[in-house]
This record gives sequence, C-alpha cells and structure tokens, in this order.
Amino acid sequence: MTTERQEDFGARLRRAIDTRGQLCVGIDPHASLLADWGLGDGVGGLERFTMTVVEALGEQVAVLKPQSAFFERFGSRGVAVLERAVAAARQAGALVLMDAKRGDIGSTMAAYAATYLDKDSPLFSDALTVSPYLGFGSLRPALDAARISGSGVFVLALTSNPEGAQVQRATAADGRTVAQLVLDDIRAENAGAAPLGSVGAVVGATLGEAGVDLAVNGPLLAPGVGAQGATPADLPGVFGAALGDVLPSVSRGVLRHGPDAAALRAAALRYADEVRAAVEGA
Ligand SMILES: O=C(O)c1cc(=O)[nH]c(=O)n1[C@@H]1O[C@H](COP(=O)(O)O)[C@@H](O)[C@H]1O
Repeated sequence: MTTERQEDFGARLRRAIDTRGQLCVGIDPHASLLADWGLGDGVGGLERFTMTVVEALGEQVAVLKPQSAFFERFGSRGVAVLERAVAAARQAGALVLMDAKRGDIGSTMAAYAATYLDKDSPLFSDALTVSPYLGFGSLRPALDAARISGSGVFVLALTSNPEGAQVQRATAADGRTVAQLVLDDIRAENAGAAPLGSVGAVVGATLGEAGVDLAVNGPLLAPGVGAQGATPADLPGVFGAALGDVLPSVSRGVLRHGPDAAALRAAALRYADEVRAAVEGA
C-alpha cells in the first residue's frame, strides 16, 4: 500500500477531461436494463452488467458514476460487486464518482466520509455525491476527508428532477435562493484552487436556464442528459460561461445500447462528440 497522497481531484479531473473528453457515464443497473440485456435480476446479473460497462468504458470515458442504490438493493453481495467495480474502473484509468447522495448530521457524516473518502476503505472513490440539505456545514467531515485524501465531493445544488425546485429555488433569509447559498459555499471551498477546485456542484442539464451564478471554480456535474430528456445542445443555455467546467452525465441513454461492448463505446463516443460540438459552438 502506498502512503503517498494522490494529486487533488480537481487537477486529476481536468486532465481526464482534456485527454478523454467531457463525459460521465452512470452505471445504474436498473432491473429493467438487466432484463433487456438478457440477465437475471440477481447478483450474477448485476456483476455481469457492471463489469461489462466497466470493461467497455473504463479506458474511454473520463468518469464512471456507479449509483449505489442499485447495488445496495442486493445486500452485502451487491456491495461487494460495487467494491470490485470501483477498483476495476480506477485500474482502467477512469475516475470513479460514487453516487450515493449522502447527507447527515456532522458526526454521522464523518462515518460516510470514512466509507467513501478514506484511502484505506474498500469503497474509496475519487469523488462522492452529497446532499447539503441538513445544512452545508454538516458536510464538513466529508469536505475535510476529501481534502486529506485528494478526492472530490459533488454537492447537490439544482437537481434535475422537477420536484427539486420546491426546496432549491426557495428564498433564504438574506434573499438568495437556497441553491445560490449552496453554490456560494462551494465557491468559498474552492477559493485559490487551480486548475480546478475539488468541490463540485450538481446542476441538472434539464433546467433550461440555471438562473444562478455558477462560477464556483469547481466541476459542475450535469445529469439529465438522455433518458430525462436533456440533450448536449441544451448545455450552453443552462451553463453559459461555465460550460468548460461541465461534466454532463448519461446513464440509461448509454446503457440501453448494451450488452454489446462496441455499441456501448459507440454510444458514449456519440454523446462525447455532441458535447464537444455544443461546447465549441457556444
Ligand atoms: O447526483 C446525481 O448523479 C443525480 C443528480 C440529479 O440531479 N439528477 C440525477 O438524475 N442524478 C443521477 O443521475 C442518474 C441519471 O440517470 P439517467 O436518467 O438514466 O441518465 C441517476 O443515477 C440519478 O440518480
């Protein structure tokens, strides 16, 4: 085991985007996708599905984002598949963003941080999605752990689902929206970081127009492309000047092309090309 601290997540992500393109593919083994792939709805099917995606895309895309719930649903054996997927994806050179959307009071948050952001944990990932809706300060243990291990944290700001606006567009006591408060806290965490901070924001590609200041000096994860209806061509309208820091994320839009590895790679390549065209044309 090496004791050397890895380079900061923001720097590693910037390099991955420069060499592999601006795309994250989500690994969401829905029961319906397992069936479509001709696999059983059990741990064997889960493992086959997951490893097919990792082997097809681990050397191609910048980031792979496993959604933890689809693994937890199978109990400890599903989590064991998740552990193997994280290791295999990192081995292939992809950055792993664990999508678990953790958020709890600070002392419990420390346990989540130890699970995903401590380099000696079996589920250690390059970054983790977290929810700030117990207060941004409750995330401190995760922010500190990420800083120590050189990993990243993506904080939900404006989510892709229509229900999110009820909370995230609400106006706080000082007149800012709740989402803007979160984004401002993220900016403060990333102050002085170069080439890119390691604290990201999650901002849905489905929003049409963000209506907030997205200059947080960190990556902007943009889920909602594909199955939720957004396209790469929508990205300039949502992200404007922050477009270069956006990491569009597609799960079902790519996964539905499996189980053929070449078809999965071609689908991811098409999305990456469309994203590049949208960014360069903006
Ligand atoms: O944090 C996320 O990844 C996320 C945030 C958000 O605002 N919306 C959103 O859809 N996601 C996740 O992104 C993935 C979207 O999947 P597809 O709709 O199949 O591309 C799912 O795993 C969601 O849980």
